[in-house]
Parts: sequence; structure tokens; C-alpha cells
Amino acid sequence: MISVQEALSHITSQARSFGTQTISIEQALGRIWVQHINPNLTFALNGHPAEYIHNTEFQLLTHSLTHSYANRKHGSNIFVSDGAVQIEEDLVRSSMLCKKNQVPFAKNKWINDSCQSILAINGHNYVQVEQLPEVAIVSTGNEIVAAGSVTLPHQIRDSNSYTISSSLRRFGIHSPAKALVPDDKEALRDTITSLLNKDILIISGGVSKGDADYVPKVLASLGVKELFHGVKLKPGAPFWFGRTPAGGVVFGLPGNPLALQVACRIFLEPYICACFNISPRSPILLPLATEQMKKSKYDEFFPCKIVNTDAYSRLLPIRYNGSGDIGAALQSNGIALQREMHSNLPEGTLLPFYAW
Ligand SMILES: Nc1nc2c(c(=O)[nH]1)N[C@H]1C(S)=C(S)[C@@H](COP(=O)(O)OP(=O)(O)OC[C@H]3O[C@@H](n4cnc5c(N)ncnc54)[C@H](O)[C@@H]3O)O[C@H]1N2
Ligand code: MOO
Repeated sequence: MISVQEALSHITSQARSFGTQTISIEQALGRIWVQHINPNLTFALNGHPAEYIHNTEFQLLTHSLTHSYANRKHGSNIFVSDGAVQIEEDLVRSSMLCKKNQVPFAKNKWINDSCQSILAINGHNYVQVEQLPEVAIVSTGNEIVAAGSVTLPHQIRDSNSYTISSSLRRFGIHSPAKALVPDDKEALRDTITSLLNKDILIISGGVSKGDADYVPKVLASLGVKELFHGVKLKPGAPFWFGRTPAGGVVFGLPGNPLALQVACRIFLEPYICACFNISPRSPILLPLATEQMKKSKYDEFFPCKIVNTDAYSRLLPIRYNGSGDIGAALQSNGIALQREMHSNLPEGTLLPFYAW
């Protein structure tokens, strides 16, 4: 088994772009913008309309500001590099747009609410964005039935495909193909064969050491190359990752729902970020509100709630009943990481916290 860090570097090494497309700004929220600013357009400088003239020169369109910049040498603080506007030194009354060394419209930016408004003010009715990958989700297990089903005593409704879908939705991936397959080699082979052309195939369950855990063998028989199987991680050790003959990737995630949610946050999200050439959400360092014992010899991610005490935010670990306890995820704000070499940690220890 490999470490979490090694697993992450294998996963991100398989990242690739899925191409680009042009969409209307109305649909752009949550997508990844890939254009530099078009300098022929009027844009906002300190919230004031400005116009690109040529090379390094800009004309501010409001009279008062034209005056305040008139004494500056043209191009002394703004220049265009590779089609992007760059600010060389802080401008007078500078706003967020105009800080030293900033490229206000750098490529590969996640279009959040403020980015969308900046695009709007700059006249970008249509924007070029990263194309979304084709994704399929396969939930395996004889006991798994569709969410709307009435269950028999031995059955359980599929929740994993919903957890995976909500991770994908963060990137604007809305309608992945979905399938439910029993623990049956032929059925698995048929379903996986029909989905091998996807960019990302995400399978839950069937990747551990049980007799009916056929997923790795079926994938190997279809020419999917295993890059690793098993990560020194709790919960979520039974994790499989590989590459399809067509160049897509396959995530074989643990069936246990809490383990699966951890795997989506720690591995699936950074993979998609790497494909889009954007940074993954970084963890924040927060102190423990209580001492924390460690049960396994691996890196351990445990669900925590953020509590505000004495003007500080602290991490309160949520008691959870094993890696199937998806209810613990609901009560928590995210997961904190206790590294493998740390056994018991005293109250106040700073830990990296990954918000859901
Ligand atoms: N001999 C060994 N057995 C197991 C090991 C091991 O190392 N050696 N590891 C255990 C750990 S840890 C985990 S995690 C599980 C993972 O096994 P699978 O990935 O094969 O998952 P399943 O057994 O199919 O399911 C586990 C659990 O989760 C429920 N489940 C599965 N799919 C869904 C779904 N789509 N929605 C909701 N719930 C789901 C399933 O009913 C089981 O209760 O292996 C251990 N065994
Ligand atoms: O690693 Mo398993 O995911 O603990 O239950």
C-alpha cells in the first residue's frame, strides 16, 4: 500500500485537459475560465471604465481619473503580457484589480460570483471555458438498490452515487451517467465495457479483499492499467486507481459511504482541479477542541465540527461508528487529518482541516 501523498501524485500525474468551449456568461458560474482578457475591450480599472489603446497604453474614460493618471508615464504601471493585463506597481486608489504583480484576468480562474461580475463589466457575454469531462458512476453490490426503492431487510439504498455527484457538481458537472450493478463478473464486465470511453469512470464498492470484490480483476481483463491499489489511509484504504486504454481514468472507491466521501474530497476533487489547471481547495490549520486518540497506524481523516470558543474556532471531533457512518458527515463541517506518525494528540494541537 502507498501513502496518501504518493496516491495523490499518481492521481494528479494522470490529469489532462478535456478541451475548451465557448458558453454564455449566464452559464459560466462554477466553470473554469481559460481566456486572457481581450484588451480591445473597455474594462474596469479601479471600478472606472478604461480603454486599451495599444501596446502598454490605457486611457481612463472618466474625466477626473484621466486627470489623476495624466502625470504618469504611459505604461509605467500597466503592461500587457501574452494578452493579459498586468499591473506593475500599485496604482493610486487601487482596487483589487490593480495590485502590484497581479494579473487580474489570469487564465484558468474558477468563475465564482465576483469573477462572473467582473467578466460582465468587461463586456464578456461569451466566455471560453474548460470543457467538462464525460463522467460515469457505477455503484456495485448485490445489496444496493436505487434511491427510490422499497428495501428488503438485506438491501440498502444507493447513497454513494449522490455523494460523488455532489463532488462533481462543484465543477459544473451535472449529469454523469449512472449504473447499479450486482457483484457479478459478467454484469460488471458488460457495464464497465460500455463506459470505458468515459474520461472519468468512478466505481464504488467491490475493490477490497472480499470474495465478491471483482472490480480490480474485471478492470484488468478489460485492459485498464492499475496504477495503485490500496492507500495507507483510514477510512478509505481499499482504493483502486488506473488508466483506460482510451486515456481516461478509473477511480475504484471504497463502498463504505463515509470512506467514499473522504475519498471524493481528498482524491477525486484534486484530480479534477489538476485537469483544469487550478489549485485544489487547501486545508486550513485549526486547533483541536479536545484531545484526539488514534486507532489505526495510517493517516486518519476524522469528521469534525467547527466550534467557536473564547473567540477562537476549534475542531470538535464527531464520534463516528466506523467508515459506513455517513450520518457523522452530516453533523460535521469537514475532516481533519491526523498523520500516521502522531499517536494521541493533546487539545490545542493544530491540524489541517478540509471543509466538505
Ligand atoms: N478481507 C478484508 N475485508 C475488508 C477489508 C480488508 O482490508 N480486508 N477492508 C474493509 C474496509 S476498510 C472497507 S472500506 C470495505 C470496502 O469494501 P468495498 O469497497 O468492497 O465495499 P463493499 O464491501 O461493497 O461495501 C462496504 C459497505 O458499504 C455499503 N455500500 C456499498 N456501496 C454503497 C452505495 N452505493 N451506497 C450506500 N452504501 C453502500 C455496503 O452495503 C457495505 O455495508 O471492505 C472491508 N472489508
Ligand atoms: O477503510 Mo474502510 O474505508 O475504513 O471502511
